[in-house]
Amino acid sequence: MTDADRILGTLDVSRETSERLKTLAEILVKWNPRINLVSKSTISELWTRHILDSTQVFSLSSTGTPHWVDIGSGGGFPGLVIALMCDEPGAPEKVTLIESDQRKCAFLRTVLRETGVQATVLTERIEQADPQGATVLSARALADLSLLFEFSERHLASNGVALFPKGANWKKEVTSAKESWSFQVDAVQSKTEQQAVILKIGELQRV
Ligand SMILES: C[S@@+](CC[C@H](N)C(=O)[O-])C[C@H]1O[C@@H](n2cnc3c(N)ncnc32)[C@H](O)[C@@H]1O
Repeated sequence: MTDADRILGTLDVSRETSERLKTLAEILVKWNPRINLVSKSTISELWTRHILDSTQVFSLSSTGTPHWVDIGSGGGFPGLVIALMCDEPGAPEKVTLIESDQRKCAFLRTVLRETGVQATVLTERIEQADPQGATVLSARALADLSLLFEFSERHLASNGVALFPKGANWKKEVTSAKESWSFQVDAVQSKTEQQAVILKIGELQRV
């Protein structure tokens, strides 16, 4: 059994979503040697380290959120995967991906076109893009929590929720961010890595 079949077997997603995720994986494997969408050392773990890592973020959002914005999307984790889950129960109404690298944006648009999925790709810097009013904001492997909060201040709606996958250092980042921000935080254990969590942040305000 391939990794794809094994992971898809655990995901409880439709046949259409499975096909879209397989298309993403195929295109990524083809493009990766040219534009380094994920590090070469992790390409063999594409389904566990990247795709499953992204689908678990989907499951933490509130049902049918109006506007999901993913910043620093790179090879599409988690934002493109969220967009490809558009027919799943509880999918967001609209998805926007913000990524400054033109070649990575070309990849994101190619996968969206090949899968027939609607989402907006903004080839812009996060700090310069028009404020998006995200009801859910996600970012993986982009910046420390304090900088993510500055990006959130620009793009997150006042009642919005941020979902940030974080590694073993997450407690230090939370402590440091508390010097300048007040927020609610729930650390949800990652399904893909023992020491990792997904931080679910609400009621974010500068102090
Ligand atoms: C380490 S990669 C992570 C990509 C993806 N989120 C993942 O987890 O695989 C960070 C991405 O953020 C993009 N990025 C970094 N700073 C940015 C900024 N200020 N505005 C827009 N994109 C940015 C980079 O081009 C890169 O593709």
